[in-house]
Amino acid sequence: MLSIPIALHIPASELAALPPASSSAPRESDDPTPVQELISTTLASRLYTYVCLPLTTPKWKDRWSRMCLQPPLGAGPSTADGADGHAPGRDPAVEKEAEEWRLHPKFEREEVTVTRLEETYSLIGMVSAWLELDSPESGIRYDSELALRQELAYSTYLDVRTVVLPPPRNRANVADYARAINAILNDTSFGSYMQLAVRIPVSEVEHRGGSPSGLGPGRTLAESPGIKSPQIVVSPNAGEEGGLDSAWEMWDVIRTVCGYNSRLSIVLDLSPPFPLRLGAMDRWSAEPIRHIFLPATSFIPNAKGYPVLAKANQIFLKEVMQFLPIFILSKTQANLHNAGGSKGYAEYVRFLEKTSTTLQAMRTEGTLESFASTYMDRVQAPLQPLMDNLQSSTYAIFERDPVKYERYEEAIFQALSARVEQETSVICVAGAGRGPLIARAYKAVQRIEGANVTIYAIEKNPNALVTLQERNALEWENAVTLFFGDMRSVELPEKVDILISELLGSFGDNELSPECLDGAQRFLKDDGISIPSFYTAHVAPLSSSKLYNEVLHQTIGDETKNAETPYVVMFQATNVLSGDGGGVRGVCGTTVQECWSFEHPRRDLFVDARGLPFSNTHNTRSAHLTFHIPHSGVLHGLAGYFEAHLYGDVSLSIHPETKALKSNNMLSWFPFYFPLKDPLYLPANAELDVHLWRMTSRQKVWYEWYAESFLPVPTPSFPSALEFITPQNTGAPNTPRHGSTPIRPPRPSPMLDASPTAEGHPPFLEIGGRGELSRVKIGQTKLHNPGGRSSWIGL
Ligand SMILES: C[S@@+](CC[C@H](N)C(=O)[O-])C[C@H]1O[C@@H](n2cnc3c(N)ncnc32)[C@H](O)[C@@H]1O
Repeated sequence: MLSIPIALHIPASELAALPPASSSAPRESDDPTPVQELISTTLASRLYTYVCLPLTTPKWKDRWSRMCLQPPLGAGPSTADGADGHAPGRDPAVEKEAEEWRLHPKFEREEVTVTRLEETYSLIGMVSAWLELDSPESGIRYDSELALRQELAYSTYLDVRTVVLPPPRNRANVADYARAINAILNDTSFGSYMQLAVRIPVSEVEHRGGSPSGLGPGRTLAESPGIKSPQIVVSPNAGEEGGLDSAWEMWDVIRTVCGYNSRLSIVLDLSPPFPLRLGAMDRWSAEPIRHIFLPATSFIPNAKGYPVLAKANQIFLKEVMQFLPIFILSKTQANLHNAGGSKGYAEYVRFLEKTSTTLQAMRTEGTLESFASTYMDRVQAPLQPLMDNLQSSTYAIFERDPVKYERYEEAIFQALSARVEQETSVICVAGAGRGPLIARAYKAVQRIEGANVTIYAIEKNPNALVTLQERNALEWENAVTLFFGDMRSVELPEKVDILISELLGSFGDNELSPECLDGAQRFLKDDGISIPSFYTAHVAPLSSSKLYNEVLHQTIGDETKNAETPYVVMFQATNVLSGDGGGVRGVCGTTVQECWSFEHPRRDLFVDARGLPFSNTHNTRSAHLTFHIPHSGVLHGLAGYFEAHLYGDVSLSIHPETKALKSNNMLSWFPFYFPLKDPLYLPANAELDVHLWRMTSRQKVWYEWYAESFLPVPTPSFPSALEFITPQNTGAPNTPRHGSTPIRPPRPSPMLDASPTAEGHPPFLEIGGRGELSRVKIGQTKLHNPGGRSSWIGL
């Protein structure tokens, strides 16, 4: 059982207190260095699996600052007045030194904390936190990037596997930061294994102008936030979610510019103060958090003085523990709490681990979480049981479900009980597989005294039929009459009272249950019952960089094909972006919304002489749904779910809001996932219109999907119709000619910005909704899978 790894962060001040390797008593070259000894003692305590150290010492910061933070051109009194070709105010000797460094960047021995391969085992290296890759000053950005590359080249030399990058701080220049990181990720001289973890502080943000580190005209790093709670600079007129959104937005820019590179992850810095807004932390669970930075200052004392975390943080951390992030504990030696000592923080993390219900469920045999733990966020092609013949091992996985078959037995029991007046009942299991529903039908029969039942079973998989024959002989005394073939063409000797099937997919209809049952309903008597009788498909907008990456980086298929294929996925690092409450205009639906439904049997079908439907057009469907997006986020796809009514009060559900009530712990279906080829950014309070179609031809069924985003805006006051100018009087605006029909200005493009155009057209607005609010379109996706070109299900 894997436990949560914990790293101890050793700050520069503690490292500085160690005796320098070169100054201690004569040493053998293979004697452990002080740093090595510190790492060994830390790991020997068994509280920690890793040690997190700054890669450089203050000496490097001093040299870099001296070389790279010289006064800008023209500042201050000249030491050299420029006559010698040097910029006034700059020391030519330092300038030369800086230029030499730029040409050949390298460290001196005392500027780095680690020097040996042996020291880097179990090491997480922290890049100099004072580097400003997003400084407003291009010179500082350039020299910071050079210094970063120098640190990473040195880390590559020493085989450091994970480095923590300095936090981005300046929203306006974060694209510069992102470009620099992307260049490194694509530079093979840094190897292809090193993980780059961007430190992102979640703390509420201060709004202030100027340079984030205070690198004013003097360009010093004196106010540099360094390793202490980095703060983000956002413009004072940032959106209503302000700094919180900025932290996430900066991350969004970085990972987007870096093409969702899988070597890029987040160190979520939980330094105080914490975001107070409800749901503020949810979005992080859809991001690649590999580390949590947790300083002792984030802890509060409990009644006995031991360090504990506030409730909201506990809840968040217990939830993200399912991703097994490395906790980096910092300032544990600072004696900030009266009890617990320096170990108290690691012990508290272990306590959270033990009380994390999500993590414990993953570790408990028989739960959905433990069953699914190896499938988390892995996209899989949905089964096609109609087109393909399933393997025995696939059936065996279905049959491990403790809930599905119990629910079916209960539904069959209730249906048979409703027929107690009848002398006999005829049951048909259509698509019997290896026979678990037949076995449950027998169990239901046994629960009803004196029940007299005939059972037929149909299966088109010739291999599964062998298992059915064997079970029939060994378990059911050959009482089941087996039919080999497709239920749409097989003939039964008589009509049946109950038609039982389980042809459902994660989206309800995606394994072609509607089409198969339309073909089988001719077996049913006029008052016959279908189990299931009804099912519905549901969707919700989903954010998950992990899934986006999974779809993008599949080894087979081209990008378009992969992005136009729905998958089944056990969601883990995902976040549903929608919220309840109708949104700003009060017109949006709920968090998860129903697309469509199917009912069986369908008595209104137009059928041929054999009872088969003439065409399949009655099984096409379309949905147009509007979602409210309360917090900004990136849409990567749509989550799909189903609910099925079996009979009486028995249902199955994988809908997140009803599954616990209807079929808790059911394992058979992971949710459905419709990916998007390109992510769609959604600002806070956006409305998302999702269009989904179920299409059909003679040979196949497929889905197409598309989404548009809008932002609610106040309705502008349009001029009244009579005030519109006609072609005849364009020279004299606002004076329509009597008798001529006023001509409306051409309808502007839906993609126009909200501000009036150069021609003075008002922006395109959809009028309606509550009060004076309309909406302006801000984005759209491609139409995915037109004509079923990339994915379809064969009929
Ligand atoms: C999802 S499996 C369920 C199997 C079994 N009833 C269970 O619950 O474990 C669906 C089964 O229906 C069979 N099937 C699908 N379409 C069929 C059709 N049109 N006619 C006959 N069998 C079909 C498949 O071969 C497969 O065995």
